Amino acid sequence: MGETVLALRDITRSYVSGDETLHVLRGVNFELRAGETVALVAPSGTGKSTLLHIAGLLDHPDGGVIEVAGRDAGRLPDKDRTAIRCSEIGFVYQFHHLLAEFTARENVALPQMIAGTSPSVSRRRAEELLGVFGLGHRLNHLPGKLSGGEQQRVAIARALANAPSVLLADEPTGNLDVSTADIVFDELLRVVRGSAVGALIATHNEELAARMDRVVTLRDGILVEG
Ligand SMILES: Nc1ncnc2c1ncn2[C@@H]1O[C@H](COP(=O)(O)OP(=O)(O)OP(=O)(O)O)[C@@H](O)[C@H]1O
Repeated sequence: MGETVLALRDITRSYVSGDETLHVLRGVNFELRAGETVALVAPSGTGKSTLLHIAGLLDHPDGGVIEVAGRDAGRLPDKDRTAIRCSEIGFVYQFHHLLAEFTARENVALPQMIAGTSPSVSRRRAEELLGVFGLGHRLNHLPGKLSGGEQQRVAIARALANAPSVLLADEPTGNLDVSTADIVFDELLRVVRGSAVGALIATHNEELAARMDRVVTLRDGILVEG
């Protein structure tokens, strides 16, 4: 297993509404290594989104330390956090969120161009990545012309486009039928294991969770192994 790509230390987060304070994260500790796949199991309402948003630098914790690719990302100004998010973190959601008017290749090239990569290099990497996911013959298709499994493969390729250190996924195959989910999920694990990215993948599916290197469960505001 490679170096640590994401470290969360003593992360706390509460929500205040009216007189009530809800302590959602009470001291989360977690380390993710390059090439590692970790299942995040979190019953509904226990703080999965809160945790993924904090790990993805989309939200601030109340306390604790977040290190992404060895950098203390929590204390940086927003501009630097955005740069780290763009280059070091890839996101995959249950729904693909592809841009409907852009082709598969353009969807995968776009985050690279936003990060400053030239259009020609971005397009080439997009083609390579789509090829890895068996979509070399679908480069010029608009998302609406792709199957659900193909759309989600494009979304995963897009998340990996900037060669991030960390992949955060929330039920990445939750919107697919069982057999397609099975195949796409295995492709995702294969690509992560053959790369330097570490993946934290939230799922309610125990069978999928068991395919990952490790399972962590969010319980009473902390992460426990297994
Ligand atoms: N902005 C907010 N203000 C107040 N309470 C909030 C806020 N965001 C989330 N919560 C509460 O914090 C708890 C955790 O929310 P979170 O969205 O992280 O849960 P989750 O585990 O992702 O749930 P689900 O899987 O159902 O989406 C919930 O009880 C929710 O109602």
